[in-house]
Amino acid sequence: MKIRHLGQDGRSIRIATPAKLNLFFELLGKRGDGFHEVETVMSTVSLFDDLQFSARDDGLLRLSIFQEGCTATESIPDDDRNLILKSMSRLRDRHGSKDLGCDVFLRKRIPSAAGLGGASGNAAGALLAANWIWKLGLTPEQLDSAAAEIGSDVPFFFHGGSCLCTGRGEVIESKNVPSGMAIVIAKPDTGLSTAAVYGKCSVPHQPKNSDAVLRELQMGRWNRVGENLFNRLEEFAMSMTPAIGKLKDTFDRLDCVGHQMSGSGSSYFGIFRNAADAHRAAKIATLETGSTIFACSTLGQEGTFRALVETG
Ligand SMILES: C[C@](O)(CO)[C@H](O)COP(=O)(O)OP(=O)(O)OC[C@H]1O[C@@H](n2ccc(N)nc2=O)[C@H](O)[C@@H]1O
Ligand SMILES: Nc1ncnc2c1ncn2[C@@H]1O[C@H](COP(=O)(O)OP(=O)(O)OP(=O)(O)O)[C@@H](O)[C@H]1O
Repeated sequence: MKIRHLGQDGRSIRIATPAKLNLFFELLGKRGDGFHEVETVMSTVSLFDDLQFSARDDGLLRLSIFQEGCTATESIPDDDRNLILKSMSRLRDRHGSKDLGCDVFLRKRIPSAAGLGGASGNAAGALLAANWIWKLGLTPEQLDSAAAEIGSDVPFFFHGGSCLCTGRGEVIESKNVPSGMAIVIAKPDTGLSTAAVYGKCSVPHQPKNSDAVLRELQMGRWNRVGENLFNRLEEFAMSMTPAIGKLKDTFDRLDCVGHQMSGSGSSYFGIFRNAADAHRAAKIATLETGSTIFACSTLGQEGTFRALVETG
């Protein structure tokens, strides 16, 4: 995440929260609480939502959303169902007083129901912003625990860069990975609900592991990363919408080193040798598919929120 601006008085903050891709995703087991044990490798990419927070003293929590480039069919709630307001009100109820309020402005670029973790990144940003503008003084551990309650993907966004994530996704191990792997993301009109895709899946008898993809990522050998991509959820998502299979065919024809669905879909992405190849492919994909196309690259860990909490 990038902190763009801290207000002079510490009562406002601007934050850019990135999208994530799952370069590896495997199901390890089904838990008693209805969640799955997973092993996933996630990387943040240079596709950002912008969030602006300004503290109020009257207990009102208000969210305005401007959707930029997201398809019109996606409507994002601006009430307590939005993970931004849910995260802030939860922190206020537990650690603050009822007169704490905030005006939040969200410029949304990351498509939702896409497997790109857009809402989860927003939630992580909101938790850190609340801690900052309301001067709650919460520790990284307290914030991690609040994040995991909001959603399995949320704690990852405190780290960013590339991480191995286990448990239900909330146990994070940061990896030292160079930035700049060139990516094209395609988001079809049809979205997929995370809960619905998990509801369709079954756990394999012999799960794969992420060793190979992690090794190649850390070496910066993008072509080998492409060869080792894996997402167990893809076969189940494919049975739910023809959009995934169509994108697979399109990426087969593009000159990329590997491609697959991200998370629970419906976004699909390819890895390219360099940014020029990615931009060329993005133009072709825009013409050939009805999908929204983004050319971007993977991020390193610079400018994460954790630094703000630890120094703030
Ligand atoms: C598919 C991924 O995006 C991959 O990174 C994540 O596993 C999903 O994480 P998320 O969107 O934060 O999901 P949550 O909000 O925690 O859970 C939504 C629903 O997905 C299912 N779910 C989620 C995570 C997990 N490890 N096992 C599950 O079975 C549960 O039915 C849950 O009710
Ligand atoms: N801040 C937010 N931004 C986008 N969607 C939100 C937000 N808060 C709540 N939502 C709701 O969350 C749902 C999808 O969220 P999100 O975009 O994280 O899913 P996803 O793309 O499947 O990501 P993930 O990889 O975490 O599963 C939508 O139903 C949307 O209405």
